[in-house]
Amino acid sequence: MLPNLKINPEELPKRIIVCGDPGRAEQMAGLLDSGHPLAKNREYHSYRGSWNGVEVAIVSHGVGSPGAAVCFEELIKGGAEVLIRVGTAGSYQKDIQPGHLVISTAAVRMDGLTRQLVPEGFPAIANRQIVDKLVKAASARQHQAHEGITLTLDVFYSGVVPFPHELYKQAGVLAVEMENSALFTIGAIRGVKTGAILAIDGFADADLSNEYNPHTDVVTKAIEQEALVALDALVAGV
Ligand SMILES: O=P(O)(O)O[C@H]1O[C@H](CO)[C@@H](O)[C@H]1O
Ligand SMILES: O=c1cc[nH]c(=O)[nH]1
Repeated sequence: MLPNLKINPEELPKRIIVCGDPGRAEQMAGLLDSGHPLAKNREYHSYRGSWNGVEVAIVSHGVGSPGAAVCFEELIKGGAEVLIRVGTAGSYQKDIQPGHLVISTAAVRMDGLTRQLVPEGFPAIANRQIVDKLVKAASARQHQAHEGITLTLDVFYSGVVPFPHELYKQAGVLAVEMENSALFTIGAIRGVKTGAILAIDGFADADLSNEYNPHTDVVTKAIEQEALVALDALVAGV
């Protein structure tokens, strides 16, 4: 039994969608053929079913890299070979608007977790084949998806230290979220293929304590779109 996920590894498919929100995991499980719960413990809610005839799982990892890393590590221990994150993110660029999709090619490691896993200069990069599959799947469904570098932070609501937004906007980073660097780093050091697609839910430099609202129609629609794209990519070529 995987101790934090409470999944029996024998029941775990090798291809898995991960997402922060347990509610989103349940919603995506509803898309699967014969989708059914596998386990529920802490923020980790797991489902299994099939997509285009291939067995897949959907597992929520909660908010933030440390808790998500526990999820990714246990899934890998349980035999996972491909992990694709279906998340949300705040945009850094004017032309990337709420409701748009972003496919992350790499993540700036501004999280604390990966500093305790790998040396400073180690890059957090998505698997090239998974990025290609996500791009192709988005295009096949006729969704425009922006492709590029995202930033992973630990902080959602700012404290007294300013956010690094301006610097990374200038550097061309597309969007900010809170788990991609953990996913890509753990994938690289454990030899597992990882990727991520994100629905933009606002602009990162908005005052999140007043303006954050990921429950709009445009964001809901983008999450539905990215879920289908990620499922298609997860089983492409199998
Ligand atoms: O929508 P999810 O997958 O949770 O992703 C984003 O949303 C959460 C913050 O609201 C963080 O987990 C961030 O990475
Ligand atoms: O971390 C996140 C996730 C969604 N939207 C944001 O602005 N930040």
